Amino acid sequence: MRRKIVAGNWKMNGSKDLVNSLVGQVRSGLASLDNGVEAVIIPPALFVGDVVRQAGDQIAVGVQNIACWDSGAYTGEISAGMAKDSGCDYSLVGHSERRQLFGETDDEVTVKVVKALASGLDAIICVGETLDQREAGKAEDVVSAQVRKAVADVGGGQWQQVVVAYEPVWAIGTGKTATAEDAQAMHGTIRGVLKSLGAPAEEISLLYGGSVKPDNAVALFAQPDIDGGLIGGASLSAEDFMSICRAMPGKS
Ligand SMILES: O=C[C@H](O)COP(=O)(O)O
Repeated sequence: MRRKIVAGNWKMNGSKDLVNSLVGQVRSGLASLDNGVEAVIIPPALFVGDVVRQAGDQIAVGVQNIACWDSGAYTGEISAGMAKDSGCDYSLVGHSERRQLFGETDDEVTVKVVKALASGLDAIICVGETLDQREAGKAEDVVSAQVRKAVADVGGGQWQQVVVAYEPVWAIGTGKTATAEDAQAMHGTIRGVLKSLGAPAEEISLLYGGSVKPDNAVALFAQPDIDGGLIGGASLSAEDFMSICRAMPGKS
């Protein structure tokens, strides 16, 4: 059975005050929710320890990025092992902001996926096309290639640690969302790619990201191949984040 996940990526936002107010509210909200959703909070790395201490068993915690290396003279970097050691369950890998603003390459994404899985983290692998690529009719090819490359070195027993998040770049932080139908179509394509690679595709959770809000989450999560969301801006409000968690139907 694939997991239903709502993951909040705080990006470079938040503070200790936000941790102190939001985590408890999310915990209480989850306690009265029985739709089986797994909530993940992905704060800036400096706040991981604070979130872990307050999250209890109900909330999983992630990091936004990991290094390509295990340890060494890489000033400013954080390894997957360190994230795991600090209580993280997940790492984002290949977020479009990492790819576009920091020049993260497909090769680095492949390595980071390997590092995450080997350290016992689940990898939320982010893929998505730009507006130019979509308008040129290349969205499916671009996203399929990103998926193939990202999971190129995933071993047979590791697929259960893989989650894929489809985030059209043009929908991130813009207020524009893919229609539920377009998002479903791309999720179907991604599942097909995973299947063609011999992965247990029906067991792998696929998340949609890009301006997910309480008012569009219901339609998105009702799609058969959308198993949850990767939420940016709306994850900074406990109320909005919980509304999105509540939008998940109790499907298996
Ligand atoms: O990681 C989250 C995504 O980039 C979506 O961000 P957004 O919900 O602010 O559009």
